[in-house]
Amino acid sequence: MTHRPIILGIVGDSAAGKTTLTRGIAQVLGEENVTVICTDDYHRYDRKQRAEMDITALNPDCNYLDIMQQHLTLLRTGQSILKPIYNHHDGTFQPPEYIKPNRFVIVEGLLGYATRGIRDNYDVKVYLAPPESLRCQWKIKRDTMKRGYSEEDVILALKQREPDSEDFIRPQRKSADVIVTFYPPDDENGTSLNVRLVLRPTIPHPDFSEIFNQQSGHHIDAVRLGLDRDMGKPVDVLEIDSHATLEQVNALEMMLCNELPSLKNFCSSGGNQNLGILAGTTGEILQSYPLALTQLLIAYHMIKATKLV
Ligand SMILES: Nc1ncnc2c1ncn2[C@@H]1O[C@H](COP(=O)(O)OP(=O)(O)O)[C@@H](O)[C@H]1O
Ligand SMILES: O=C(COP(=O)(O)O)[C@H](O)[C@H](O)COP(=O)(O)O
Repeated sequence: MTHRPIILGIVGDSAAGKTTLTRGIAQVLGEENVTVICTDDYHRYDRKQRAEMDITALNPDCNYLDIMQQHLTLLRTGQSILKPIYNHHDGTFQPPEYIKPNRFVIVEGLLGYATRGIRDNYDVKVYLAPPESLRCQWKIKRDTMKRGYSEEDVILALKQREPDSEDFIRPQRKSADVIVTFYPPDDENGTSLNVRLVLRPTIPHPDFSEIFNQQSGHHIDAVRLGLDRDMGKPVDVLEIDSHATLEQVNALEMMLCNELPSLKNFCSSGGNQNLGILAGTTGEILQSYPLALTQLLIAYHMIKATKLV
């Protein structure tokens, strides 16, 4: 029996960490089972036209959201699309490519939750919300190293885009099932980041209640589960600090893997070497447990969704 593809949305502002997060999730699900779509390909104008028109890529009017919606609906029903391609190196469009969806489709980009018609296509919706100061650092580093911009260009672009970030990007947070915030610890100068995961009751999350039982009552626990409100609505919040021990990480992994045995390969300490991978400042490879666990949790939701269709 064939099943329709499972669709994951990963939305966030430019350089919020969408590609980094996607990479590990695809590893868990198996690269050969995953189709990744970047919605930047649906920009309506190329870089030169946008500059002439004084419009940013973050503005819905600057994107073919109607075609994006049509394509997601086709992919969700297992049908192929002819997808445009936007080239980030020179800001132009290339000939379209034929895409046949695999078992899992990850749709990452700026405006993935902009309309109801687009939102209705996802099984799992993630929003990335790093502190703005961290995102700006990430964007400067990435765009100067990989996209050929000068630091001044990126700082100016960030300033020009801010009104559209506020009007069009950040409001999409309210549509997500999981909101992911990597943030620097207060007490360290190190580069490793903690993660705060807001878990909305819009999808059934794994049972983390054991964490409550293990909590010592001190706020310094490296893994914390609590209740909060996000945009006025009650949510669970799972926080994982960068200094969580391997033992704590394994215990969390087991809570996911006990429910979904197909994740087991990634839950042994030897199995998750590819998760949480980041390039350090000098290009060295680093592993972040908070990132690895975030990737595993999202993969958990994707596999769980296969059981519902
Ligand atoms: N979880 C993370 N921890 C540390 N650095 C990160 C993390 N996520 C992203 N980055 C940094 O930010 C840069 C931009 O991330 P990227 O995934 O390319 O963003 P996006 O796809 O949203 O534009 C990366 O090159 C990396 O240096
Ligand atoms: O904001 C983004 C999205 O990419 P990402 O989310 O990967 O940062 C890009 O800057 C625009 O797609 C095009 O702009 P440019 O003119 O810079 O190509």
